[in-house]
Amino acid sequence: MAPTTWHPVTEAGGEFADLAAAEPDKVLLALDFDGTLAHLVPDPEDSRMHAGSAAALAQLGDRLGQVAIITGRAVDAVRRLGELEGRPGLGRLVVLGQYGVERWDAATGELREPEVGGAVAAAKRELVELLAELAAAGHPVAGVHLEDKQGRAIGVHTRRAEDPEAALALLDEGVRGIGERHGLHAEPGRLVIELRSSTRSKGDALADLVAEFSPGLVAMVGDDLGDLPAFELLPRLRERGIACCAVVSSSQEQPALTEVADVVCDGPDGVADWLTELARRVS
Ligand SMILES: O=P(O)(O)OC[C@H]1O[C@H](O[C@H]2O[C@H](CO)[C@@H](O)[C@H](O)[C@H]2O)[C@H](O)[C@@H](O)[C@@H]1O
Repeated sequence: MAPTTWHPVTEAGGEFADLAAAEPDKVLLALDFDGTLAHLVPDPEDSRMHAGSAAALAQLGDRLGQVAIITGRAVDAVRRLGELEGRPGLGRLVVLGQYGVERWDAATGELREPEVGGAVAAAKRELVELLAELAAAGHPVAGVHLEDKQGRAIGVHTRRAEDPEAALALLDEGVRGIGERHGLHAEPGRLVIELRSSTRSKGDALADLVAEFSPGLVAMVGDDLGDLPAFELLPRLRERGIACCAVVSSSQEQPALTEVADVVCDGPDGVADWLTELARRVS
């Protein structure tokens, strides 16, 4: 049956499942959460893992060498929203949160959460003032909300504003200025700009996993600008003889991301179908 919700666009994308089926224990499967394993929703607290992806991961988790969720979210948020506690097939899952600053190993329960500094809390106070000033001046920032990510980062979300794109454009300069004053890194995403206390990227996180697990095959699945550094690592891994596959969860919000794809999926539904097919092939 021809796939309808995902399609390979390169040779690497077409052959990945065959290669994975031949040597499943050599596969490192790395996945983003929001927009990839979960549909985007107006309130980040309402995110849930796609049922199809959850079912596929339950199968893949026992077959593949290593599964990782590399996310901009805090580890705690993904454990809770992904309902990871007690899910089957998580023996080889690690969650790298806040772009790899935090780490949780599902098999051992080991949690790494480095110390939190004060810069994000100080920036948060200025962001609250900025939003109040803009609102008082009649700018359309109603619905813009802040997501405090355990003091390590803060997201300025505009999805719930009347005109989300316009609100994001209006806020961009001011938010970046606050970030610069407090030594924070600005991370743009889908209708969000985050200020982060770390410059660690998903590329750094994926490189660490490759060094740790020495996979022969790597698939990275993502949908947003924050996933680009991980996608951009793949050509360098190929030079080292590692078979790689960039799987993009496509969207109207980040259409250019498909340029790096080996497989293009129709959003989280397509990702769920691709994972289901991968699970079928490796089982
Ligand atoms: O790396 P990810 O797992 O993709 O996380 C990136 C950010 O995702 C979340 O924001 C996005 O999803 C929200 C819920 O669907 C949506 O409302 C928002 O517009 C998106 O940008 C999350 O809230 C952030 O903390 C993550 O960094």
